[in-house]
Amino acid sequence: MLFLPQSQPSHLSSTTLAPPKHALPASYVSCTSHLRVSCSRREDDYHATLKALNSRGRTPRKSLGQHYMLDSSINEQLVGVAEVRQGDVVLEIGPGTGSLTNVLLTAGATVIGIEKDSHMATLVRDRFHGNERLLILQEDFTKCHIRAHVNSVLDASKSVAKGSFTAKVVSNLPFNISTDVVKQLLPMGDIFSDVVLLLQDEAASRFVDASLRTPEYRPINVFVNFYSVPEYKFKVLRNKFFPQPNVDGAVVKFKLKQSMDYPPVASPKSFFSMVNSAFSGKRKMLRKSLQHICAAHEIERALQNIGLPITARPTELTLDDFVRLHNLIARV
Ligand SMILES: C[S@@+](CC[C@H](N)C(=O)[O-])C[C@H]1O[C@@H](n2cnc3c(N)ncnc32)[C@H](O)[C@@H]1O
Repeated sequence: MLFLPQSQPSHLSSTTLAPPKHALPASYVSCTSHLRVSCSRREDDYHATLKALNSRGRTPRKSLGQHYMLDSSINEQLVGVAEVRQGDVVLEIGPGTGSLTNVLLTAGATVIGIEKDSHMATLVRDRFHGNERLLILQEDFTKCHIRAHVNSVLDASKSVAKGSFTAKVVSNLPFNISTDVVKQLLPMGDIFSDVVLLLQDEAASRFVDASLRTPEYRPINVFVNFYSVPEYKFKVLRNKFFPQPNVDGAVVKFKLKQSMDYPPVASPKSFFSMVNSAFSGKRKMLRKSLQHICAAHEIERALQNIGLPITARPTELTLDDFVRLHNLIARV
């Protein structure tokens, strides 16, 4: 049986805030019209409550990657890495119990939380009942129209504060959707300046540190470096989560590039199609895996032109090498 609190636990401190500078658009229903928000910055007692509730029947769902953060200093570090400032618009994927949401709101951000689990969406709405800087949408992030949601809030911010705003993403992600999230968000440098994610440690290393000439080097690394400058920030031990996962986590900051800073290819679509083909099959030599794009001797000539052996395999090419190869052989 689900046992959820109907209102904020009494042991949490509450503060009355000044009216928000950037109210959400009228088309969105905010939590209520009161202006009360919980502002517990030290240990997030809400989790202790949740834990107690869970022990009475509400078990976190593994299929939804529900591993809640127990240590609010980690949430504060996440918000620090993203350099969240008053007035920023922040997208949070999977607010869960709202422990990270709490720190984002306290930093002065307007937060859009996308939560798939209807019980958790209700719980987090109840927790921040009345905070007009919070919009909780009960949706599956991998299927929702994120650009429309964020632009709508950004436009409202601009019309109120007459500034030019970009948004950020800060999230303790369900580990099973990390690759989908990275693929969806990194090409959105026109709306997001930074994407800061708490990921599975192994995935974090794969996104940031996969070395050339190793099996870990995959098309996703070319993709990540095409659209962003990634940085591994810090490790988060597994005992910081409830329930404890079998793996450690790590925080990665992706600084997103604007389209004018993307590597010079005629079309990203044809570029990534070439990169994916290059890695398809059993890591064949490029002159074989790219045969459907052009003749083997042309690929060999292009590789020589770049300064690579004619027997080169995809794991030997940097992003820059792939760009040059594409520009030499692709027929867009
Ligand atoms: C790792 S928990 C993090 C919860 C909370 N942010 C915290 O730090 O404690 C992941 C959250 O993402 C939610 N979630 C899982 N899959 C999702 C999806 N596809 N779209 C949106 N939310 C999702 C889960 O229900 C859960 O609340």
